Amino acid sequence: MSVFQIRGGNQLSGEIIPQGAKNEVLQILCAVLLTTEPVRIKNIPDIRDVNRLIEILEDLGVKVQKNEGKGDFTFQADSIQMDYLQSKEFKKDGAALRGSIMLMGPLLAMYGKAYMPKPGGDKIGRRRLDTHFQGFINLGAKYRFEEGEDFYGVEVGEKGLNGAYMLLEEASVTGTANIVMAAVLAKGKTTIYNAACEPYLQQLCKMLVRMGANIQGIGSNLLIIEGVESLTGTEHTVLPDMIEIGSWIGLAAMTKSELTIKDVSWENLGIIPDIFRRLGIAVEQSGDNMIVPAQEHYKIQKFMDGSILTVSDAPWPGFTPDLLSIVLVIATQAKGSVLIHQKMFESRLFFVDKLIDMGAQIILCDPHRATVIGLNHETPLRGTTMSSPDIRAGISLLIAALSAKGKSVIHNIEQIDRGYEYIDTRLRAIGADIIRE
Ligand SMILES: CC(=O)N[C@H]1[C@@H](OP(=O)(O)OP(=O)(O)OC[C@H]2O[C@@H](n3ccc(=O)[nH]c3=O)[C@H](O)[C@@H]2O)O[C@H](CO)[C@@H](O)[C@@H]1O
Ligand SMILES: C=C(OP(=O)(O)O)C(=O)O
Repeated sequence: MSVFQIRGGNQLSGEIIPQGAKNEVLQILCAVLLTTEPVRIKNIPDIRDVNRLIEILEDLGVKVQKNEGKGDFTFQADSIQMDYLQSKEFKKDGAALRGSIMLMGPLLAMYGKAYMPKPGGDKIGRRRLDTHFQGFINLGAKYRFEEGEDFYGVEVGEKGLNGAYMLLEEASVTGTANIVMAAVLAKGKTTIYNAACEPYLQQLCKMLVRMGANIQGIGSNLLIIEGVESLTGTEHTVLPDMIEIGSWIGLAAMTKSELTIKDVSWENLGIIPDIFRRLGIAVEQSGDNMIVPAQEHYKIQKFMDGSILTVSDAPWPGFTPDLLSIVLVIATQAKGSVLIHQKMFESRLFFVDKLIDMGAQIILCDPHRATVIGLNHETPLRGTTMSSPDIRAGISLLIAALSAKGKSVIHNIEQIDRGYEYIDTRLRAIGADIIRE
């Protein structure tokens, strides 16, 4: 198991090219199963979760060809081995990442059945899958779950998949992607209300339309899908990763550094730049680049009635829960106070203990809420030894360590590698003192 050894306190500078978006590409890779024709995908990030999903696709029988150029692959799902889904290997591999759950929708639509071990991903609280399965059931599938076996199954009934009206209980991101991928090949019209609508889902829907699907309402929470007989191959380019972009903003603020983040796709960042601005961080637009200038201090704004700012998560176009840990770490060195309210996940704030060990002033009010009283960069955090509990807490602890006085060691960095491409190499290129051992 590798660790990161970090000496904090270096001011950083330079340009960053954001990686392709992890949570988009996991959807897009599953969609290659919806056609037997080749699908070319560009800007695929070289990260653990994505590489694992590509391996699962290969084990399922998908032909994977690497093209010239970084992150450019062609996939062809013309000889799927459904037996693999019942194998011990799949039980282990499929459980290793959250995104594998989105194999189910396409497999159900194309081959009439799908099996899935309970998916992994971050241990950040209960992560139920009701929306996914209820959606499949609405389309006419039968659902099976063996208690203790931790293995799910769905199969189409005699009448096949049929379009239906559904009002989702919650706007689940991967749930909506799964239902959309099943519905595009179902007979007739499917209406999905309270659909998740973040840019990555819009990207999936646009790709499916290029493949011949009929989807109305893309970008809204009301999707109307007319099923088609079959889909064709296509080409798709993955957006830059908005969570990675937010992580670089956090790093610049905490280390008082100027960073230029290239080609961020501003129109797909939604409320993210404004939330950082509310913390007092200057986030400047220059064409499609983002410049975060070096700032000695940044001051947290108050609400208009003068009360303490709350930053909380909400389904898109609200603020993504995946950036709340980073906002929290930034607040530790801001001037002023903020309440961080993580509404979606139950166990994502426990990592604040480590920040408190490092000298941050944080009161964990309950599993969902933490109040941060900023140190205004008057006292630096102190380096320490810690372990990365989940991907976003991991990057937040790494940012804290890079800003801290002295040496830090971070264990369990595989969590960070799940979602951040060559992170240590890229950090060294902008002046950070970090080694992987
Ligand atoms: C592989 C992938 O794409 N993972 C992302 C995906 O996970 P994922 O698709 O698994 O997350 P969901 O959108 O299903 O739900 C996330 C959590 O929010 C809760 N919830 C969701 C919607 C809602 O209206 N109300 C509500 O309370 C759910 O109960 C759950 O606890 O979306 C999450 C929410 O943006 C992100 O954190 C994950 O990084
Ligand atoms: C929670 C995350 O990922 P996953 O859903 O894959 O666990 C994340 O990307 O922050």
